[in-house]
Amino acid sequence: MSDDFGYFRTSEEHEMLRATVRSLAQAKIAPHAAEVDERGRFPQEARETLEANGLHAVHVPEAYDGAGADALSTVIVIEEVARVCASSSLIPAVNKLGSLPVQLSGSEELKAKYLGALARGEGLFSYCLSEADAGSDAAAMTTRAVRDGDAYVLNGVKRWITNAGVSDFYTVMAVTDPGKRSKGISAFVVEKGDEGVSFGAPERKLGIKGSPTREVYFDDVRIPADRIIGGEGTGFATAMKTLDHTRITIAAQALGIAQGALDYAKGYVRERKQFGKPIGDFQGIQFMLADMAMKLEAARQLTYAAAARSERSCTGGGDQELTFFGAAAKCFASDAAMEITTDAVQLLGGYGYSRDYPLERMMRDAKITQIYEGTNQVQRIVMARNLT
Ligand SMILES: CC(C)(COP(=O)(O)OP(=O)(O)OC[C@H]1O[C@@H](n2cnc3c(N)ncnc32)[C@H](O)[C@@H]1OP(=O)(O)O)[C@@H](O)C(=O)NCCC(=O)NCCSC(=O)C1=CCCCC1
Repeated sequence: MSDDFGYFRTSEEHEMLRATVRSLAQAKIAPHAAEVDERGRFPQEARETLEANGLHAVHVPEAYDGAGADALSTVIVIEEVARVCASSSLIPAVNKLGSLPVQLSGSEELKAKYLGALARGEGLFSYCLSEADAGSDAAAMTTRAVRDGDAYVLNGVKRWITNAGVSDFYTVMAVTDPGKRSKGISAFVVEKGDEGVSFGAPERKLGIKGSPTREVYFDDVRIPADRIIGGEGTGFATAMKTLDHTRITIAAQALGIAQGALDYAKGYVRERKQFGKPIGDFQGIQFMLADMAMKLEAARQLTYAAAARSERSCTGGGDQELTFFGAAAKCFASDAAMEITTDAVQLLGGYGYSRDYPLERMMRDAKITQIYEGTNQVQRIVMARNLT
């Protein structure tokens, strides 16, 4: 079979992008990862590196000053950043999550203003769906938006908001028509500087400690009516369509974390000697590594296949196949990442458990990928409802 068969592999451009992001991440982001985690501080170096190299929001179309990169490119950027620092990988991931509602359903004016600002590095974007009593049951939200002349007035509290306080722009889902459940929800762009917007204390978390997670408070926040994304009552469908695309970015994050752990463990077992030889010479260790690599590769293939569906669906409208693939990739890759990082800790023994080595951080960071953008139990509901 000729080597230029051409299909079922990533393109040369995608692999060049991977090499570029890998070397930047290794040089500029990796050196800070342990300290970012230890101190629970925002990875400003990562933000600057990504923005300086146009890698913070590659999904934004060229028409709005973006790179216009495809869904697989976004996956590769997130994967390579997560390989060294999961907290930093939330910068490109959440920029896509926060801004995609505008890209999918916003007016031309909203797209020009907010996608342009994001692409030019003028502010990060966050996504405000969850509330204290509306997590898996997202449609149970109570944050209200009331039309008042040429404005909407927002009141309520959003919870678990990634990069809250750091982001300048927030896509906020709120109830415009109570009693209609999902059909009464609308989406809006709110700016950090809008009067009445404030933030709670940072959550104290197991992992992704460099990415602030906070409540966002809306206290009589008055915004121009043209900040609505799409029509009244379309916000929930927009939020779900967005997640179809962005659950793939969480799969990418899981892949990156798992790859970082596998790479580190592979290097370790070659060096670490017990019973007179490197522990990697023992079959018990080799079987573990083989299983880890097999799971990772299966997760990567599913994630890239999902990214291809995301790209096709972006250009041709939503589809049931994308909903299934987005949920499946996120669920499978995050479960794989949890298993792989746990095994990597095991391979390092006591050193795996020590905070002086990176693997316990990777294991802690992997856990959230099974929880956010919908728990893996919710992903199974989504998959079951979208079996074709
Ligand atoms: C799947 C789910 C549990 C479904 O709920 P219900 O049963 O209430 O809703 P149901 O009856 O399925 O539907 C209502 C309408 O909505 C349309 N629609 C649904 N999916 C879609 C879709 N995929 N595309 C288009 N329309 C959709 C549906 O058609 C229906 O309208 P209709 O009545 O038919 O006219 C949903 O609530 C969910 O998913 N939760 C997880 C939230 C969750 O994932 N957060 C994540 C928060 S963000 C986060 O965690 C972060 C992580 C990382 C970084 C930052 C943020």
